[in-house]
Amino acid sequence: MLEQRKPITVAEAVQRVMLKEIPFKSESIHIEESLGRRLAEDLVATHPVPPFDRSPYDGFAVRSADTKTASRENPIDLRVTETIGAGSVQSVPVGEHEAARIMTGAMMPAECDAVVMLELTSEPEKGIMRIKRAFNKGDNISFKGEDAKEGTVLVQKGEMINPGTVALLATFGYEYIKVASKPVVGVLATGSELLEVNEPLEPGKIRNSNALMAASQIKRAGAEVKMLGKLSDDLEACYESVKQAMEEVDILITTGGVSVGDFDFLPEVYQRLEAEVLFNKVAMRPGSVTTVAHKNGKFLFGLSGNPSACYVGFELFTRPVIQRMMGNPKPHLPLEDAVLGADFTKPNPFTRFVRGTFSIQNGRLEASPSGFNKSSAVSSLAATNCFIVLPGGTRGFTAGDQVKVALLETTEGSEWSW
Ligand SMILES: Nc1nc2c(c(=O)[nH]1)N[C@H]1C(S)=C(S)[C@@H](COP(=O)(O)OP(=O)(O)OC[C@H]3O[C@@H](n4cnc5c(N)ncnc54)[C@H](O)[C@@H]3O)O[C@H]1N2
Ligand code: MOO
Ligand SMILES: [Mg+2]
Repeated sequence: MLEQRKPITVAEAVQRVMLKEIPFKSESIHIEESLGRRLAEDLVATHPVPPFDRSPYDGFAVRSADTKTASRENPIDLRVTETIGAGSVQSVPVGEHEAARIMTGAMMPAECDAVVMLELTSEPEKGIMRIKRAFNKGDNISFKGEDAKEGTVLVQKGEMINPGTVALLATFGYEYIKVASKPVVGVLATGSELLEVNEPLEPGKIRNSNALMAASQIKRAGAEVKMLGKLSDDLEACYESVKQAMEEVDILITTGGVSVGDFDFLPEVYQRLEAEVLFNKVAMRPGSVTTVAHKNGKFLFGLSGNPSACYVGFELFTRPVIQRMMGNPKPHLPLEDAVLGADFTKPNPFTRFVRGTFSIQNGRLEASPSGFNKSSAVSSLAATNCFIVLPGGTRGFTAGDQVKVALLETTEGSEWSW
């Protein structure tokens, strides 16, 4: 008797996945390897920035009191004690009616409380600088701690390291940083019809595109890939390979063999493994047969064999687990408002994730289907940078309709989208 699968909503399915305990591991890496990784601890200012009062200009450090009476008619002359370049410190005190020549970034002499730009001075004779206006205490000083105070959390744990974060890490002397470990995601393609990329076509066969596609999605999501090859539709081989793979990876993705065909063996593999099946039918298109199972704290993502369904299943269910394993507090695809750029007339009772291309038109998002939009489609995936999310129902959609789009190529995520 054929088992009847009961579809659940996308929200319910994603929630079942995310409610499982998702492990988090961290490791220490060199700063030069840190771009794109996620911080495993808060980045705290370990000292004030700048660490000392410094000059923002090339000019002269003065004692403001000495300049009080200066004017165009009554210029004031100060004796120059020395030149302080960036990286050097004063070697002599600056006394009354004296100034130190100072360069941008150099530490202020202790006795001075203002800086005069070089352009506002003249040199009536060697060793003397002349100014024609008064300066106040604090004029033109980059104060210690004005950029960042010691102890401030500047970047929170879970944030992705960008070039600005790298600058901060370097500023505070973090040569090694604790970041989230990248989960290792295994990819196993099933299907007796599958050929390797370098094999010529034969009748009834197709090349295995899902495995390398999924591997690229894994990398885009920031994780590590372990290619586990492909299997023909053979229950024993599938069972043994999945069982073995689970020892070697943090997450396992299989593609194909999750529907109700005579050679769709994944449901039986999960049964034999005594894995908990979180769901095996989702009210969405494509990817309705996406099956997620859980065993010994590890996820098994049974993605559909159909390329578009496989692609969508990964982005909706696998990606957020990877993101969460790397500490991202916003693990889901960000959902934005957009205007539909072309008709999509075919109604469907399930929520559709139409592979789409969005662009920004006059400041608002416009999204159109990226091509052939069946579950089996591969040709539309290259132009896909979003999913156009069309709620299930009896009507189609027409150009100009307000829709939601889930963005695929941004590092910005969302706490919850569904
Ligand atoms: N009677 C029913 N038939 C089907 C149902 C159903 O509910 N009742 N669901 C359909 C839906 S929806 C989908 S999606 C597919 C899912 O099939 P499987 O996940 O079991 O995948 P396969 O049967 O192995 O393959 C489906 C399709 O994809 C091609 N494929 C498989 N692997 C790859 C790969 N690595 N690279 C490229 N293409 C691949 C395969 O050749 C098939 O054409 O089932 C429907 N049927
Ligand atoms: O599982 Mo499906 O819904 O055609 O992709
Ligand atoms: Mg099948």
